[in-house]
Amino acid sequence: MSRDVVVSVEGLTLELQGLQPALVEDVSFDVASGETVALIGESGCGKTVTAQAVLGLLPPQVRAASGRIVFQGTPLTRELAARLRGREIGAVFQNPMTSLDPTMKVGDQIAESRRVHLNESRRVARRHAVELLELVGVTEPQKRARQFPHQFSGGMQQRAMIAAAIACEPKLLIADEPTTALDVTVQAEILILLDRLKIEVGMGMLLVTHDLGVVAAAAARVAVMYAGHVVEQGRTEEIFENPAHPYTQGLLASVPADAEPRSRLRVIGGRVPSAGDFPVGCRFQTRCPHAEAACARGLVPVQALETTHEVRCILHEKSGAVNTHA
Ligand SMILES: Nc1ncnc2c1ncn2[C@@H]1O[C@H](COP(=O)(O)OP(=O)(O)OP(=O)(O)O)[C@@H](O)[C@H]1O
Repeated sequence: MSRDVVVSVEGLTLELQGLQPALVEDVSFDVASGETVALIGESGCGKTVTAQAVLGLLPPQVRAASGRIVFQGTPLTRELAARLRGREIGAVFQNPMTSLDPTMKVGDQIAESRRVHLNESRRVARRHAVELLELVGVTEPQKRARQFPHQFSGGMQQRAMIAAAIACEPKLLIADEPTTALDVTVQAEILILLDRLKIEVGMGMLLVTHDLGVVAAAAARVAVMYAGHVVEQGRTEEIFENPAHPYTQGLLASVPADAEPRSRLRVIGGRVPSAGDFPVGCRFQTRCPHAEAACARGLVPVQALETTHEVRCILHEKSGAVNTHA
């Protein structure tokens, strides 16, 4: 079945104040309709800044130096992203209170999005807001719509933020650590909810997480980031069953086989270098058990292992895998 690509990130390089090495370098992946793609990696690997680029919300010090982001066939500029945000592109973050206005009733916040983007009347937008609260599993939605965010529990605030994010039925939902702040049971409920909405609303989802359990539960495809590079990407089964990059292998090995499904990533020896200290060539070389001189010779090309599975590692260059990217 061919994939209906909603957004493709093509060779994206992001620089912090024009400095080298780039914060994010030559990052490519795409997200199709009805599909969840997880961006995964330890803290500081560039997941959030990549998601911010897709939203057109890069911090002022960070700029796209090369590459492009194509949304439904059109290259995304900052201006276009600003027009699409809240309508064609929704976003959900870790802390709902960064998105919800504490001074405004929850229902009004959700309705506002439909009034602004879809020109609905106040009355119609309010009715839709109640329906959306019901859709995301908020009980007594009529009553809840008239309450303020602080009257909601953390899990309910998260549901309200999701309702606001999907209010205009976006084609793409960006969810950055959407369940990290929640307890395990609520996490699972939110993941199930997002999965259901993805199908019902017909959207693609870019899920930023450092939680392998979340990936296994929610994503069809995974892009593994390390220090601003996508070091490996593929279907979730390929990544879990046949990890090809030593970094991915390390991440997976760090989770005991009998671990609870929300195991965290942080057990590989050493830590992610900070942005100014990325080494030339493979950025994982300082922690890699297989590192050799060739790893420091420059950007390692991407090798295709399968049509859906690729890796950026010289071990696979040697094994003769086909180079897909120049
Ligand atoms: N506005 C900024 N100014 C300076 N450095 C930044 C800025 N935004 C991001 N960075 C740097 O970019 C790198 C990637 O950060 P990013 O937040 O994207 O990582 P992440 O993988 O999402 O981590 P986390 O899981 O902790 O959110 C880090 O080294 C971070 O310090």
